[in-house]
Amino acid sequence: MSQRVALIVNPTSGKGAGRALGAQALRLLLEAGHEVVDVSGSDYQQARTQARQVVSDGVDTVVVVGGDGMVHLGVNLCAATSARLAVVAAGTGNDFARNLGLPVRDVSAAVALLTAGSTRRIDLGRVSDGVVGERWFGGVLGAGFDAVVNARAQRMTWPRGQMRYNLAVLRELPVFRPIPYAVELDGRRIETRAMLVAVANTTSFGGGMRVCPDADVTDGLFDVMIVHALSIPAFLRVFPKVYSGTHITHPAVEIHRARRVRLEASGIHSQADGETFADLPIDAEVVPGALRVVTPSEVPA
Ligand SMILES: Nc1ncnc2c1ncn2[C@@H]1O[C@H](COP(=O)(O)OP(=O)(O)OP(=O)(O)O)[C@@H](O)[C@H]1O
Repeated sequence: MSQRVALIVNPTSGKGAGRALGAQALRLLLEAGHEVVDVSGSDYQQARTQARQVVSDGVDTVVVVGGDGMVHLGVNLCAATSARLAVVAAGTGNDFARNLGLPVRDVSAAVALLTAGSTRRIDLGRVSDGVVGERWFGGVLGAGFDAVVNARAQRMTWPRGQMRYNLAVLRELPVFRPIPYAVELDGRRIETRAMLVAVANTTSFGGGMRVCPDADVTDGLFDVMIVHALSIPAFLRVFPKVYSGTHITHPAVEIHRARRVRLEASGIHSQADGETFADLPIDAEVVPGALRVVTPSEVPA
């Protein structure tokens, strides 16, 4: 069935692969008979402004072509509306798409799902403050070493892709000191010095770092990982284990479940879905079933 679609392409995603994949998505959407409004912009802000207008006028589906940053944009456009989010994963990490069993770098499979796939409701994280209002995230919010690295990587213009993050880690690690946090989990307060705190709706970020390997997007709960203070050599030893999710047995790593999380730390910013997000303190809550996502009919386990 033909749908009214808002298309947002990030041509810079996936080290520039997004441009060609976006052109292919547009062609396939038109060939499938959908009414497409292309709201891609020359930058993120322009795309967001154009997309907001079109979504508020009414669309069936928002299709984003890019990485987790574009998923973040789509999540914020579709959260708590009737619009569905469809992801053409064209990024370097594509954590959200992998977590949900969506096609990765396969435009025709992703576009075909608009008609042949299913719609699944998943939870989202919502952060509200009096200044910018409501903001949402679909994957993982991190406030600590990950956000410092993310901010450094976003300031760098070279190299592109994963290597930029690896270099940012090398630059930040020698000067990083554990951060004094207060973490409130459904009202229970923990005060600790930690390397990072991650509030997870999905399991992974940063291109397969499975910070909370048991996170479930439909359980109405965040998985919250705290990596307590570690020496740099000890942190370097446990760090590679995050790719298999086996870091969770390390004595310095704790995982909790909660509906509401408050994070406090002085002068610390957060990242969410790989995008620079809000300054701490942050109050985040899970909103069950807040997003409708286009998925394969049978999502691989
Ligand atoms: N024209 C544009 N439209 C949208 N975003 C853009 C654009 N140009 C640059 N960007 C930047 O791209 C970033 C998002 O990149 P995205 O996540 O889509 O791809 P990626 O970084 O290759 O993938 P991943 O996040 O999965 O590693 C945003 O921070 C945004 O500022």
